[in-house]
Amino acid sequence: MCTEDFTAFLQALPKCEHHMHLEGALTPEVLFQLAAKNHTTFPSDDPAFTSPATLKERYNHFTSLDDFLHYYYIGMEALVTSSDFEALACDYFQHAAADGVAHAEVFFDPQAHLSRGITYDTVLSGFMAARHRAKTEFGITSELICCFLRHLPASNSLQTFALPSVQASFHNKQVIGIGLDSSELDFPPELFKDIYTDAEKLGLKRTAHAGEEGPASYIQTALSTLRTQRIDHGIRLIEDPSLLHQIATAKILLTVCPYSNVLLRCATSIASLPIRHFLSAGVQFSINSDDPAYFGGHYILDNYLAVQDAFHLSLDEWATICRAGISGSWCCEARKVVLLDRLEAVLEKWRPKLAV
Ligand SMILES: Nc1ncnc2[nH]cnc12
Ligand SMILES: [Zn+2]
Repeated sequence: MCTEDFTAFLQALPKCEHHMHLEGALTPEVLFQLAAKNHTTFPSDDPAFTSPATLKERYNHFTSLDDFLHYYYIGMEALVTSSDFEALACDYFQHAAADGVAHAEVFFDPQAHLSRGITYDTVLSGFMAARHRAKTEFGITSELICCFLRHLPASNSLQTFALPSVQASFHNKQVIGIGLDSSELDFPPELFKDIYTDAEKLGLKRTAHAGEEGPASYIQTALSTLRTQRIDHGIRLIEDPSLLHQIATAKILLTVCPYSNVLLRCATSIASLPIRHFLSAGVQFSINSDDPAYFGGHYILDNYLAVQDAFHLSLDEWATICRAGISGSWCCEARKVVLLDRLEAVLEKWRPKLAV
């Protein structure tokens, strides 16, 4: 177990979170509260939906990414009004503040709401209000990344991307980039080439889930065909040494999610993740929570602590991880300077205490 001092040091680091789905912050308790308010019904043939406790228990036994996604999409049906989306994101930002997050770039899944008759503006206005509160109440800066669902036809993504409300959110920079998520296997990145080409023309940031359940070749095509600037997960990069070298050289940030990988059976344990390999090969990565409300209530600090328990990293190794997270962020350069200064102050404070 992490010592008290090391826990306090990890908490104090000015963390950047790059891989967190706002819909994945929907706890079973809030899900049931919103469902009661919005008269949402859940599948009557699944006993997991009996109570928050039974749902939480079911979340301990995901068998795959798709098994999790089944519950994730059903859960979202409880989100209806703009204030529901605001409350959801505020809940996340509260946890992020407690965990020492300084900057968060968060995902959302518009197609999963549009298909239920919820407008894009309903979702966006709720999230924008929460971002404003995160900045004023906690000093957390944030950005929104609009994800497209790879299990739906690419034509649906293109239609969503072209919606005037979506285009407006890109234009006014309320949404700074796009991502690609949902079921990975059998949905290779190249299916979504057109939307990424359009996104690049608009000057949007680009990332994609790849190498989570899918093979390392998906990481390769996300980079070469979608021209992504980051890779979400990317743990299967370890299977392709030449690609790993290429990613290290190009300083492509991987957004690794330790608890998620174990709970969705993409890794057998946190200790089995290629954290040391990435560090020694110079691969830049950040550590993230993915869908904390579905993954044991483990927010970002729990993920840092679990990595520390498994790998016993030094203060300097954490400094390397933290610097990579800051430089791989999509905030302005001035904000990066502030975060780097804060990091140096934390290192200076903790170096004497942790040097044993
Ligand atoms: N870990 C994950 N992988 C793919 N799609 C997701 N949507 C939410 N979490 C996800
Ligand atoms: Zn994810």
